[in-house]
Amino acid sequence: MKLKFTKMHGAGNDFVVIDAINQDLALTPEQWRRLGDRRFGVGADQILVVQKPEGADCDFRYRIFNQDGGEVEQCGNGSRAFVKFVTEKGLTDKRSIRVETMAGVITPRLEDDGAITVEMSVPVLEPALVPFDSAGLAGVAEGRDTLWPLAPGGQAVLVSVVSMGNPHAVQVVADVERAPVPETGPLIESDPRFPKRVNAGFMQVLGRGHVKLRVFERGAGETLACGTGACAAVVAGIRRGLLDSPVRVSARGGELSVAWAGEGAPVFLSGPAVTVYEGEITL
Ligand SMILES: N[C@@H](CCC[C@H](N)C(=O)O)C(=O)O
Repeated sequence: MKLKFTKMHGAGNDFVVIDAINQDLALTPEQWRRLGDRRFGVGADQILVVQKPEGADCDFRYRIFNQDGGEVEQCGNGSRAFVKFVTEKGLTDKRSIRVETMAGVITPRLEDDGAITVEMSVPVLEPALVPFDSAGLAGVAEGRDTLWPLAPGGQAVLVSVVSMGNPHAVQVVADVERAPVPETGPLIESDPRFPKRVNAGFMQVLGRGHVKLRVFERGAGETLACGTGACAAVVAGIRRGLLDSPVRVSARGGELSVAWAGEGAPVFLSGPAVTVYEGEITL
């Protein structure tokens, strides 16, 4: 089968975006993996699928597949690419769209200057719902947060656990460029205390409104930026008393901005979305 796609990125977190409204899409797990494969396919951190919504109160359905072929709940940088895609393809002329995801409805907005801000979900902070199994662990209280001890590769670390629809474990490090992201990221990702695995964030606090962040993503490895990872890190930093909203998040691939008014409020994520090229692949 032939499949038309658009290659996009948001701060270097790259995507294959597929219009499944105007073309049939019934792929095997192997075909999903080929789309994400940088040697045998197109290559991307995530594959994003644009579909018709199931509910009458939404404009689109947005499905997300990690590079490893697994379908996941949420992707923050992808949601900005999604808006640019549906706008450029003429699939909508709305500036504010309601999008169904596996993790609930998000509301991205295209501003007059071309910037895209996404109202993400309200962060989930109850460990069991992240999900994280804290049974038998002694949490360490810091500000309004509780930090949980992990020992990837025998090295003791304290993490905040946050769900932005997808699970995140965020630790504060002194120097993110020297943090052991490739070594301990995969160990945290598959720590058995996270039954759905987890995205592992490493955050360096530069000031109350500025952090540097690297994320070892579940199902994709370290990416150049992670939108939900940025949201989770800022939520954790604010709850720990280290940050004040809004916060600039410097990732290796670009700059994001995150605003959060506190418990019970949704997180707002802003940043770039870029179209790289259009293509067609025979699968
Ligand atoms: N890059 C994304 C997150 C994609 C999903 C993640 N790897 C997971 O498995 O939860 C973002 O920008 O949020």
